[in-house]
Amino acid sequence: MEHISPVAHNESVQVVVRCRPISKKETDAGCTKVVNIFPARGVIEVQNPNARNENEKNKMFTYDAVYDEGSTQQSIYDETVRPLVASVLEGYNGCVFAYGQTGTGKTFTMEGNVSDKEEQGIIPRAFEQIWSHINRTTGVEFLVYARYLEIYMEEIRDLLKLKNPKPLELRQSAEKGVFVSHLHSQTCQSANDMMKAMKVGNRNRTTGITNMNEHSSRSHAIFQISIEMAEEKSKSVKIGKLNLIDLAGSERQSKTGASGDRLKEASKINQALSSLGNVIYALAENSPHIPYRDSKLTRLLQDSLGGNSKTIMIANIGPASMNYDETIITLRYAYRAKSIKNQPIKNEDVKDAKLLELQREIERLKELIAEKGEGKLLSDEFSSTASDEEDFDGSDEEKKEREKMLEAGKMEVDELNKKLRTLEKQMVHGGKNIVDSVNENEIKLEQQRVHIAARKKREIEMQQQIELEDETCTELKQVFANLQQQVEYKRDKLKRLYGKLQGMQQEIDDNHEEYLKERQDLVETNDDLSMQLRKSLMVLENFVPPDERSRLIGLIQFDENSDNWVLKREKLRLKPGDRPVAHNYRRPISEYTLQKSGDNNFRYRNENVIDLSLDMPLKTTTDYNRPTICPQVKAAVKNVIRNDMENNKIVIKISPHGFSMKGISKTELEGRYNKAARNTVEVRNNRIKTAAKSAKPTY
Ligand SMILES: Nc1ncnc2c1ncn2[C@@H]1O[C@H](COP(=O)(O)OP(=O)(O)OP(=O)(O)O)[C@@H](O)[C@H]1O
Repeated sequence: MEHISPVAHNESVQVVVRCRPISKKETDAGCTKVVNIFPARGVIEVQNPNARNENEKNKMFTYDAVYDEGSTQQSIYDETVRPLVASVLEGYNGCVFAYGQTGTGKTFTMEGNVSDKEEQGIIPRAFEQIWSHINRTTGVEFLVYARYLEIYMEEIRDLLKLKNPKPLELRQSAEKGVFVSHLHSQTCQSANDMMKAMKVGNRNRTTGITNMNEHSSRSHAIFQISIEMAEEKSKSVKIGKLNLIDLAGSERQSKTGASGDRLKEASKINQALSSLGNVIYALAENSPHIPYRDSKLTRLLQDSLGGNSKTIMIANIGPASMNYDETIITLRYAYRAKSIKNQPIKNEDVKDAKLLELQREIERLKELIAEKGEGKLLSDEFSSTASDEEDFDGSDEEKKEREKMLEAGKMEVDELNKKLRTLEKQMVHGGKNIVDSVNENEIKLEQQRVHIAARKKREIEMQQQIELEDETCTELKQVFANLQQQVEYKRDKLKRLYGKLQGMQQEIDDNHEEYLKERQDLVETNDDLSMQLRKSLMVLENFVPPDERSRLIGLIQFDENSDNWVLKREKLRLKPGDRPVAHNYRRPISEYTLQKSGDNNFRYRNENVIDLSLDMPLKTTTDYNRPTICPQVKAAVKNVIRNDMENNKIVIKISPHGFSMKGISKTELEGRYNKAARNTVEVRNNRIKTAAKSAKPTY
């Protein structure tokens, strides 16, 4: 059958805003509430505490949904995220990311309070939804795995395997899109497994204390869930991928009181968030160039923003007057993100799924076990042993040998069975652990939740539409009794329109102000960077010779994958037979090469050119001095026969004449040393030395 590739359709990024309750710290500081939320219309109104005129007073923004301080974790999940996770379970890519100023409740929204069911955030609720779906879906095999990473100071770290000390690299491929290589995948068999993975990762995540938040997340954290699904009948595999992202908060240095490491972190956080803002802006403006490459965060979000994914952005804000500026910036970002169009496609009939690999490996192991176990190999061995036994009783040793072989065979099968069980355990057969009635109730409940969410969404959309139409229709409906009434109406309308015009003018001015601030930021960053560049240039110009400099510059090239400059390996441009030269010295050629090229075998001429001789360490000891022999002994010694260095002995021959001259007989000497040899004694170095010092033999 001809395979029809799925067609992508445009789908806007869904943007919702959540405002947290005012904190005690804020009320103590005399802050007032400046945010009004109208959930039924999807509208947020913010009052400017420093307004200079009417136009600056109120700002209004409209979103897909808005949640006030009284909203529950359950309502946000059911109305916003549940339908997205349902799509992921059909094979779509999904992404939920929380954005906002530090301390506005991003982590609270994404993770929440895990120990309290009511206060659990989006991530644990998504686990529950995924596993309740798996547990009631029959006829499908699932392979589910989780990954958890953070981007800290522009480096990617694996939160589930901290042992890997090297930052991970970003890669891109046509099939997988942008992905992190060597990131640990934790296979999960239940919601509990996922929860454990999340807790492990959270313990490893970088957090710190700032003025604005006691547990401030200092990194962008991404929890990825991949769900591979294979229908038992059709065997075709679908993959749904869900990215749950808790971004680090944007912050102003003056407010957070950051310094030292905190300040460095903050500047990296703000840099990545500003790249995210630029990407959102470029996408909203339909710009031909989208600057995804500006940061690791935007590269990782490439699919979620403007690509193959269904995406929800949750903008978190605080209601206090002191945060007015940051709230407006967040709301503007969120407003722009509304016009981003994605092209989600179902990931169906995936060929490089891990599930397929696993299935193939399981099949292979099963065949091997059948062959080795009850099957051919073992029985062959057994039957040949049995028939041997009939013709020939064999010695005990041979029997033992055969038993050993059988034992080894069994062990091998046991080992394979163990491996098979481990692999089989990784896969989950859908619809296993569920009682039918629970199953049905759950399905109904979930359908109702999705239904209610859809209705609420429609209501908000309709309300927004009505408001828009109201403005244009009022005039048509108006019947004027006299000219005076008409004039008044038109004056009113003019006033309204003028107000609107001024509001827009104000918006343009605000945008211009924001633009100037951003520009100022960029200029400062640029100054910092050029300082760094000048420093590097100073090192380069003063410490690297000019020839070498131009050679190295020629060798440097930009690597798209690692998003960095790398030193290209220099190719040897040698004619066959030329001896390679490095740093103007001929490279040493090994004996092997010499021998081979001596045979006129040119193939080996430029190979094996490494000098493998050892570099000896610097000498730190003095030369060995032969021991000084005591003069009395020396006189008595006829000649030194041998210097036995190895055993640290001097073997000398005693002249009986010499000793008799000193009045010591040979027998006396031999007696003293208790040596058996007839005319040879062994004298130890140190003893002789001692004797030499005191000029008197001590022995
Ligand atoms: N909707 C809410 N209801 C009750 N408390 C909330 C809510 N949102 C946030 N909070 C509380 O506000 C504080 C800050 O929240 P949180 O740590 O989630 O902020 P954040 O945006 O993740 O900050 P950062 O960017 O610094 O990590 C926490 O004590 C949290 O419990």
